[in-house]
Amino acid sequence: MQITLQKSTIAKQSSIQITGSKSESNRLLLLKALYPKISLDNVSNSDDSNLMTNALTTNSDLVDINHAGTAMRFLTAYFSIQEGREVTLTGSKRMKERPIEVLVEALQELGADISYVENEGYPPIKIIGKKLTKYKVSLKANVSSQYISALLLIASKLENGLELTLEGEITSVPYIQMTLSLLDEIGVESSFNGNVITVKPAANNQQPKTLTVESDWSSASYYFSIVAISEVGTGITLSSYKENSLQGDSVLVNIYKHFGVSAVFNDNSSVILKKEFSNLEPLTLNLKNAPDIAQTIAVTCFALGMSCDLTGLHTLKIKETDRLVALKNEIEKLGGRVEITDKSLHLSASNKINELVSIETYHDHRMAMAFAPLALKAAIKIEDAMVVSKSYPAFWKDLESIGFKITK
Ligand SMILES: O=C(O)C1=C[C@@H](OP(=O)(O)O)[C@@H](O)[C@H](O)C1
Ligand SMILES: C=C(OP(=O)(O)O)C(=O)O
Repeated sequence: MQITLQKSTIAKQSSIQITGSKSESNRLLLLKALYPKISLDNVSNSDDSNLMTNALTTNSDLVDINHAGTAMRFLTAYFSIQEGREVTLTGSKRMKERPIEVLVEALQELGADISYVENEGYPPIKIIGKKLTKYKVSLKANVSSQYISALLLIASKLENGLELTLEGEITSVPYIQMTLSLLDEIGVESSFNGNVITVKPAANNQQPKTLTVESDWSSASYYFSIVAISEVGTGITLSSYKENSLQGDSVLVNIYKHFGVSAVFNDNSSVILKKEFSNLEPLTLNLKNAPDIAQTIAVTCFALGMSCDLTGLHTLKIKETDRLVALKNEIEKLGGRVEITDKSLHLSASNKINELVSIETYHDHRMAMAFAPLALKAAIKIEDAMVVSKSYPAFWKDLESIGFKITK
């Protein structure tokens, strides 16, 4: 479905409640399946988390996780240790192009029985669950941190725990730290020294525990962008967020200072964003620790007519779409100039935004959500708008609630 966002002005003050982080939820859902005494609050209502829940509760031997990268990677590890269970794990056309070899090889090295159903190195895969007896493995750490998190999530259920050696530059490190912190919250011990991570086997006396998932910081990024593009004085309150987040994308608080946006935490339950001043100085950033906010930031800069240099983007090519190419295509349709390499993006300063351009979203929720704030500057159309449900099903309803004018 294509929607049109009329040129909009938002309320001076508004508030939004976003549901739990999809990354934290998908980790905790898996941990809950391994440790049934855990209960969860504020779980993400995203498609990716619903798919994860269904995959963990079905008895079917065919599990389809559609576009959900974390579900694909985390469940590969999970089903590898479900002794006696045989599962084919598949996904969308794009999922079949997202590599999984690094994880499959590491699991095979530990003793797992996994084979490729179509193309070597890519989903779908067939997994026959087994007891894994080895405990040491090395893997490449610069392709996706999700492979590492997947192994860490099952590690405490292996007989002797796990010792992982990470080879090469480690990408998306905060997501690995998030995994280790969540393990710590349920009483699983681990250490991360240099390039070696160790996880101890689980103690037998796991206690009942309720964990509350913090709301999703990647989803919050679109409101940082909206406030940055709005007039000085505009404020949006977002809940439920805390100052010491497990989510690396909370670095938004520092990044958006550049755009004159302040973020003040209130009782560790909400954060108030406010546009304090305008600043159009060029922005230079390395986003290797926060790849999911690259699109948001590029579009904020384009909306404000600023130039930016974003680096550390090597993982963007294997996400829901090749996000570097998608950003270049769509910003250029709007009248901007973008140069990309395999790992960086340069946006030139510009002062014109073409009206009523139809933004293609390439089955990527973040393309739809990152471009939406542009409606504060010019009317814009978004193709396949329901793609947002991958991470944030209420996105369009929430935008309407703060004053965006959306027609079908
Ligand atoms: O572990 C996670 O929850 C995620 C890790 C990141 O992936 P990469 O490590 O592949 O960059 C991120 O882009 C993704 O949206 C979620
Ligand atoms: C890359 C993303 O998700 P995944 O890799 O889990 O599909 C994302 O949500 O931006």
